[in-house]
Amino acid sequence: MSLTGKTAVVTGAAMGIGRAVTELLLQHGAKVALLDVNETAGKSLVEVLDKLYGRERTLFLSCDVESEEQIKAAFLKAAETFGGIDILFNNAGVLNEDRWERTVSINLMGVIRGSYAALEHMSKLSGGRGGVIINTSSLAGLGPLPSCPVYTATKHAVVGFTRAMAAASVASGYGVRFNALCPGFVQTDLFSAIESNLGRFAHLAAATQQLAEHFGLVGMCDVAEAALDMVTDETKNGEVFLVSPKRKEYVNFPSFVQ
Ligand SMILES: NC(=O)C1=CN([C@@H]2O[C@H](COP(=O)(O)OP(=O)(O)OC[C@H]3O[C@@H](n4cnc5c(N)ncnc54)[C@H](O)[C@@H]3O)[C@@H](O)[C@H]2O)C=CC1
Ligand SMILES: CCCCCC(=O)/C=C/C=C\C/C=C\C/C=C\CCCC(=O)O
Repeated sequence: MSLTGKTAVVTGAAMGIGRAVTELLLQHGAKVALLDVNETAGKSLVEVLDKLYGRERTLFLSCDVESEEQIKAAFLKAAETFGGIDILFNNAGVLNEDRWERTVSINLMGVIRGSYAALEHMSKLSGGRGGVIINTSSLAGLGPLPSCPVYTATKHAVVGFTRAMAAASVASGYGVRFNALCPGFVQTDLFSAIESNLGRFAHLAAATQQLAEHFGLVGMCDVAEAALDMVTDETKNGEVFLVSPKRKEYVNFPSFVQ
């Protein structure tokens, strides 16, 4: 699928992985609505991107994915400004084992809120053109990260939600593909702040650093390229892309159907 003229919405776009994917989508010709709760970072990023890609191709919208109202308003504004929505990157996420209910609300419920709100604009059943939704999970969505049980649970849930929505979309005729991105450790603010966010598991901080050293850090470009592959390859639906320093591959899940 060519991205020229396509419209994308990216949550958590102001920094880290969201920012990298936003820039790659722009480089490939898409228009991007950048949604983030951090207005200062979002607005200053858009100033930079405007100079590189043109003002008509970017839009910053202040949006907290914990709020269904803010998500709906931001998606409506994005659709009105750019003429529909073709791509959603549900990426906003936090790691905070102390404020674990907020972690569930952002990492899992934010993905659900975003997906349902996007379907109003994207589903062929509600007058949309179809398209693709990519949800950011993690390597911790495929295996346990002992210092972060709640974070691990949200990321496993994102994988399950994505795969079930992909099947639901086919069975219902939404015309929308759903795929999940599972990166290993990436050098971002979320990763740098591990030690202060482990709550009752703070004593496992050193073990987590050792695990990160064992796995190594994934390059931001590799993560963004994996997201782009799931956007542009129209055969990908219900797929999960694992991106670690040693492995860049779609995950094979066991089948329990005889
Ligand atoms: N950094 C890493 O090692 C990995 C990160 N991930 C996931 O990637 C995603 C992005 O994380 P990073 O780029 O590392 O983090 P980051 O901290 O660099 O960026 C996260 C962005 O999300 C925004 N955000 C946070 N809460 C929000 C909310 N309630 N509403 C809207 N925006 C919000 C932040 O303002 C920030 O711009 C997350 O879902 C994270 O779980 C997955 C695997 C590895
Ligand atoms: C504590 C920092 C968290 C940083 C954000 C993040 O999501 C990074 C996760 C990286 C790794 C997860 C660690 C362990 C997962 C365990 C096993 C996965 C096995 C997958 C496989 O090879 O089959």
